[in-house]
Amino acid sequence: MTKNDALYAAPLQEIIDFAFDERVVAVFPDMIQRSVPGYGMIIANIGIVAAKYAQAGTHCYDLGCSLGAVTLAMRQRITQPDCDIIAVDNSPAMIERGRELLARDNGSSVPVTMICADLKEVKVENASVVVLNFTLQFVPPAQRLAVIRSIYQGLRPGGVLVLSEKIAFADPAQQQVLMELHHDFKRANGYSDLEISQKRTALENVMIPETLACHQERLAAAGFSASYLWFQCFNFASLVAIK
Ligand SMILES: C[S@@+](CC[C@H](N)C(=O)[O-])C[C@H]1O[C@@H](n2cnc3c(N)ncnc32)[C@H](O)[C@@H]1O
Ligand SMILES: O=C(O)C(=O)C[C@]1(C(=O)O)C=C[C@@H](O)C=C1
Repeated sequence: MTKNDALYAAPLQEIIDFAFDERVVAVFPDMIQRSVPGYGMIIANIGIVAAKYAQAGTHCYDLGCSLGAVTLAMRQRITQPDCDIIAVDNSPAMIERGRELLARDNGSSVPVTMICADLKEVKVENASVVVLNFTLQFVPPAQRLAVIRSIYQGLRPGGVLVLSEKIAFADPAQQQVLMELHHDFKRANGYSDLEISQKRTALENVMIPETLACHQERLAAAGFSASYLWFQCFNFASLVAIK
């Protein structure tokens, strides 16, 4: 039922801000795979991280879960008793489709609750694993510290936050090279220059990348004693921050 992404293939009169609506949901697995270098590897390895850090009798959170790819990877790997997964997204279309996909996943007994809500309204509590996989970049920058703080407060000692983001670089030359390589990656995956540029415009006001240093300083300010880069390809990166 999933279609190939051609949302930006034809010239658009007016490019409206990117939204995770029904049209995006219909092509999302194809879109994200062809847009985020290492997406499949990141998902699989979040399962590995969850297996290591999940603690018995705690909640694991997938914040900005989209169709639940992270949830399904964690569910497959977690072996600790009495864990459950709380998956949150504020797009009704994502949650509706995510629930259908979850209903077909029968390889694990780890319970999952999928909630349609703004992640800022969800209280993280008794958590051992929290994942923000390409979600924080859509939260307005002024609200990001409060989000990370409330995650820190809801984590148990020894718990982990996985934070994956498209990143920016302070050095303009580095920014240029890694952005061009990302565009080359998209071209190699069949996107045209028009698709790349129209999508870029659509994302401009809604997805705001920050530098790795900015993310790591915020994690430290929220209380995380350590954060480590475990993945980077071009301008896409993922950190683990441990409480
Ligand atoms: C790039 S997608 C995340 C991909 C997903 N985590 C995965 O690994 O497949 C970003 C998601 O975050 C959701 N989102 C953005 N802002 C949100 C918010 N404030 N609360 C909840 N979900 C949000 C969007 O609806 C979208 O589904
Ligand atoms: O930077 C881009 O061009 C992207 O398409 C990135 C990105 C993301 O990182 O979330 C943006 C929106 C889509 O959900 C898929 C990928």
